Amino acid sequence: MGAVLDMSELSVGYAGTPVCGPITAQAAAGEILGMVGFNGAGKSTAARTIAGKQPMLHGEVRVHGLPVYEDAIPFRRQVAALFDEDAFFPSLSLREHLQLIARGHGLPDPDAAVEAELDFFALRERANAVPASVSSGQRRRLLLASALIRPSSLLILDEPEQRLDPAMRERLGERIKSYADDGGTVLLVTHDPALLLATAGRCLLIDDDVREIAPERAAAEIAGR
Ligand SMILES: Nc1ncnc2c1ncn2[C@@H]1O[C@H](COP(=O)(O)OP(=O)(O)OP(=O)(O)O)[C@@H](O)[C@H]1O
Repeated sequence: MGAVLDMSELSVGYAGTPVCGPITAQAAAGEILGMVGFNGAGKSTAARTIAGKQPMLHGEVRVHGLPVYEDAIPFRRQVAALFDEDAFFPSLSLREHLQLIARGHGLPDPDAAVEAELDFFALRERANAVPASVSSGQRRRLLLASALIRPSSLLILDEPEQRLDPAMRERLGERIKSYADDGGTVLLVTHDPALLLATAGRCLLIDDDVREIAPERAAAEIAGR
């Protein structure tokens, strides 16, 4: 089977200057590829480039053989992403956010899907509140639910553990694994050794020289920092 995510000598950065070494790696259906590295190593820049949110400098990245282009519907249909940006409709409740996404993506039973996510992310009690009046962790859960409620075949998660309590981190790990068990591909940028170990089958170390390392070694290095 061909790679879902295929990066070849992919160079990422700003104003023509790379932030890390070129990335060559593939991920197939059902694989969870971790991405680790020090603060400022270039992980978010790489993830944002793969998600089509900023232009690449050189090289190539393809999703299902398609060039990365966020405005293209066939690309957007395949790729769900979570970044550290709070983008909410201030006057819509948490439930209404999820309803909008579920309907926009044409889910067959949007209401049932919304209620399932509210339960999974323990948001039911605050489902009728607007984003400004819930906690930062609850807003983060809404963003995760927003990424996971919609259909996709590639899930890009940039430090999804941020602001989650330990129990929710564990649940998130299980959810990421079941996404991959169902055939999805995951790119997981993380500083959480437990989440990495619980999920990733392979791992890239982002640095001046990008290379693949075993998730166990990556987790030990993160834990030892
Ligand atoms: N919009 C930007 N313009 C110019 N440089 C940027 C921009 N955003 C980030 N950088 C720089 O690019 C480098 C890589 O940043 P990036 O956010 O990709 O790192 P990271 O590995 O995700 O770090 P962290 O673990 O702290 O989240 C850093 O030196 C950062 O200061």
